[in-house]
Amino acid sequence: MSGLLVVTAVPAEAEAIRAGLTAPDRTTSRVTPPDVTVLPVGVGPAVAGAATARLLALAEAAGRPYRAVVSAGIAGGFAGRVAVGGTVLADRSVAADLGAESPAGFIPVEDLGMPPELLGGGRTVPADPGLLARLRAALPGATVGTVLTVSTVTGTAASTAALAERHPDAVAEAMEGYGVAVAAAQAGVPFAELRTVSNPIGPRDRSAWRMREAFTALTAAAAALH
Ligand SMILES: O=C(O)c1cccc(C(=O)CC[C@H]2O[C@@H](n3cnc4c(=O)[nH]cnc43)[C@H](O)[C@@H]2O)c1
Repeated sequence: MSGLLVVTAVPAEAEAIRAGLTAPDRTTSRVTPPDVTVLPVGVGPAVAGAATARLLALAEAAGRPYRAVVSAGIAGGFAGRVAVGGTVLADRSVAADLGAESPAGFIPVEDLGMPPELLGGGRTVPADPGLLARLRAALPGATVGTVLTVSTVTGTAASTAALAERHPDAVAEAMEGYGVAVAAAQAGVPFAELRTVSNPIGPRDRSAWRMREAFTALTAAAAALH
């Protein structure tokens, strides 16, 4: 076994996690656990999913498969559901924009009449129950709920309201979880998604983003990853 694989979108997220990814040794100092690999794999579900699939396949081919995969990084949070700076654990990762638009509203891909075998597990991938339970125990302050995966950062009041209405259990949105989840599912490896909130989801306002708070929270949450 190669241990736990933690994939982020960008190097800054990976560095924030590595900074908190320590375990006590026999002295007073702390050391990084040797069985956790943290790698940035790119932004968006396609590149993150493809890169994760390659990492999983290479590890398996080398006879050292990863025991689990965590998609981690910053996210937008739904106002009133999670605060900026808060930590989120996904109980499921959902491809929120996988489907079709129509004058009557969004149609999920499962409702388009395609053969189920062409849809993989569909738009929703649940977190592995055992892995999620361990992360919840280590992060009792985390908000647990659906984390949406979008290809476009939501940036208007209308699309925020539509998304919140379609996903009443959603607490956050990011851009990689579903892609990583599909890669993990196809490799038969347990999956979870861990996010810290950098911004409220809503009308685009870059001045409202609190990257430092989110990265600090990511470093704090990383202690749960072992
Ligand atoms: O919007 C921008 O101008 C912008 C400029 C630089 C960097 C970024 C990002 O890194 C955002 C995408 C990145 O972070 C995650 N993320 C964070 N907040 C959100 C959100 O509200 N909606 C979707 N994704 C978000 C995401 O997983 C990407 O990896 C943006």
